[in-house]
Amino acid sequence: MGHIAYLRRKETFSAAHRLHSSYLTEEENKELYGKCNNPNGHGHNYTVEITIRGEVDPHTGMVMNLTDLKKCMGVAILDELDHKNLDLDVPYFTNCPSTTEMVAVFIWNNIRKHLPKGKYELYEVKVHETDNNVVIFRGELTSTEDVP
Ligand SMILES: Nc1nc2c(c(=O)[nH]1)N=C([C@H](O)[C@H](O)COP(=O)(O)OP(=O)(O)OP(=O)(O)O)CN2
Ligand SMILES: [Zn+2]
Repeated sequence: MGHIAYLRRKETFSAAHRLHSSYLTEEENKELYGKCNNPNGHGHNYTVEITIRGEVDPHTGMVMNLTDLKKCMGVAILDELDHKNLDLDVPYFTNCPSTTEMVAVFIWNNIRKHLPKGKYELYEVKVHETDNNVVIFRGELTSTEDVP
């Protein structure tokens, strides 16, 4: 019988952003996002944790080589987001508010593109925007089709 394990790696990155939705008026944006709608933005030191679920290979003793996961997170997360203005430098956020929820979804999609093939899958993306504010995304989708 094989063993299923969860492998997790953490990275940190710094980025600036402004919470603003193009679906709302200026007044609605101010009302909803408050100080986070400040026109000149603000910054966070984000922490992101990636969890991979898979079978422990009986010959190597690994679900996946953490060195490969480190490389993948470098390309899919750090190269894209570290020391960037999320709203201005990352096209994904041009028309999508750069909330922690959407940062987690962006990272999920990008990690999946860069993850080497193996007997494992991306299980969870956890993004800490501050020490207090954390979002978890596990790739779950709703059935509604009216998502902008
Ligand atoms: N659902 C979400 N709500 C909010 C988000 C978000 O990403 N998703 N983001 C923000 C702000 O960008 C920011 O995170 C709030 O910062 P702040 O209030 O400073 O964070 P803390 O709660 O950790 O700070 P305190 O020291 O406790 O005030 C707002 N909402
Ligand atoms: Zn913020």
